[in-house]
Amino acid sequence: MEENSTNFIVMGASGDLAKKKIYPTLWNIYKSGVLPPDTRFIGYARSALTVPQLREKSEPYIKAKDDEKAKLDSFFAANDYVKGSYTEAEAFTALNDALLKIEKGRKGNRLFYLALPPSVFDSVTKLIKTQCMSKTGWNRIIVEKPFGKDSESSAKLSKHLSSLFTEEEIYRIDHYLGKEMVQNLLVLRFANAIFQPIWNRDNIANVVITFKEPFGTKGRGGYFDEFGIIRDVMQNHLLQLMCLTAMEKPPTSDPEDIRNEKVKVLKAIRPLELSDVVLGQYAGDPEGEGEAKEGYLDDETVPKGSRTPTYAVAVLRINNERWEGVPFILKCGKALNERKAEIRVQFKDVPGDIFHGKAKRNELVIRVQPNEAMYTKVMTKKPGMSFDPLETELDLTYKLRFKDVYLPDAYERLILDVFGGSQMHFVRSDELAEAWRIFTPLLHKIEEGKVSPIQYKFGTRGPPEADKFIEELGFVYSGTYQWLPSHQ
Ligand SMILES: NC(=O)C1=CN([C@@H]2O[C@H](COP(=O)(O)OP(=O)(O)OC[C@H]3O[C@@H](n4cnc5c(N)ncnc54)[C@H](OP(=O)(O)O)[C@@H]3O)[C@@H](O)[C@H]2O)C=CC1
Ligand SMILES: O=C1O[C@H](COP(=O)(O)O)[C@@H](O)[C@H](O)[C@H]1O
Repeated sequence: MEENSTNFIVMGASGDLAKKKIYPTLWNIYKSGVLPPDTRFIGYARSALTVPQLREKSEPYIKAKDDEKAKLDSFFAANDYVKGSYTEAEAFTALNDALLKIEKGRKGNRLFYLALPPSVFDSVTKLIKTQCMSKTGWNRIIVEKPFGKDSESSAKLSKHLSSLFTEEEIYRIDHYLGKEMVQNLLVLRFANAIFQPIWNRDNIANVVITFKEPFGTKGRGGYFDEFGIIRDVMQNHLLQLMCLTAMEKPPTSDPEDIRNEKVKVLKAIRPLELSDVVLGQYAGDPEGEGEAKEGYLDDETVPKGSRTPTYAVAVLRINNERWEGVPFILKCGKALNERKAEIRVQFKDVPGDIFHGKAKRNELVIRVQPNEAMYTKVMTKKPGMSFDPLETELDLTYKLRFKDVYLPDAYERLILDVFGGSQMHFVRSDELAEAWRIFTPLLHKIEEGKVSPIQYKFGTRGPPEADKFIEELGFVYSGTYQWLPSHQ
């Protein structure tokens, strides 16, 4: 029997995202040998490019090893490039002709990856629909954020997409859903008997979900300024982590059941007020090195006097039986002291203390990056003659426990999921609408200039006011825990 033909079409193949992320990802999946036989990769953009030129642009990011040269040659031999505009039907007819030629009368499956600026999104999707849909196999459209800027623009975009494609054909990427520890959350929570009974308001004092980056906007401030840190990271990535941490157990592991539970969590959260957040903007550190000297407003691409936050901490409350009274604290920022993304579940104090305040709170930390790990802070008797409690940990460090296991990049997993037709780790349109409902009123108030971000120095933990805010919400930082990594 003739094999199906599968075509991965990179719309915007000449761009930055394509060369830095998409082609390297496709190469990694290709070399792992898990793609359907006879998959081809077709770049499409306005520039007059050839496959060798595409290769030249993306090879520095592909980082193939010396002994992978032959494989890399075969990867690029499976590539094609079609030049065409983003607005003319004839150009898309030509793309369709090229696809039909590759398909050679076989059943043709098509994945369209939209690595494009929002300005051409409408016309490209319309033209894919009218000129380029496969009539013999399936069609899938992979869409990158931004999914709008607020409830209204996002609803408009969703309406546009749903007028062209079915929800089953649309794959909205939130790349955090492709990370190992994020995908692990469901297994951790629902494949262990020990967590479910304590995963509630009776035992948990608060949950802190953190994203930190040690660099600023690096000359991309103009782009960032349109969005700010809340849209960039909090409304999508951190909210997804929160949903997976807070959701009820789905009846099955079916993607729709999982996404239904995530939507239920979001529905139980009221829209945020200004009093639910502390915002910051980084200032340069005159004593810092390189980029650290520059504040956000020193970036020439940032509008003068911009009040766009580069740091935000927000408290979200889930109004349901499991979580009432437990603050979910989302915090994120650029130009901070380290790179880190983690979920920190802080448990309540032990009732009826017999250790004179020496027993510190338990925490379960799921470190998404860097160095995937999961550790629980536990008290033990100080070894030896002493009977004092000592802060220590039960530690699952991935690189120690799973020494030779390759952890694929988030994009690799997600793109492979699209080939396989699994929407488990993609954002559904109702999820998106709920996320915007929670954040839109706050974002509008920030844009109306109702609040000025607090300045914090490049390379610090953010504004001290944020720590005070979190403390008032009940997060306890003892400052006494010591990690001894020497056994690694
Ligand atoms: N398997 C592994 O690799 C393990 C590694 N470790 C490492 O040990 C180190 C310490 O562990 P960690 O769990 O962070 O414990 P800490 O007790 O040091 O920090 C706990 C939390 O307190 C916050 N915090 C830090 N300083 C302050 C402050 N001045 N005021 C208020 N809050 C503050 C941090 O927030 P923020 O993030 O905002 O700074 C962090 O969320 C980390 O680097 C961790 O990665 C620990 C256990 C296992
Ligand atoms: O979506 C985004 O994420 C990146 C951080 O991704 P990570 O996988 O490196 O943690 C962030 O730098 C960027 O501003 C944001 O748009």
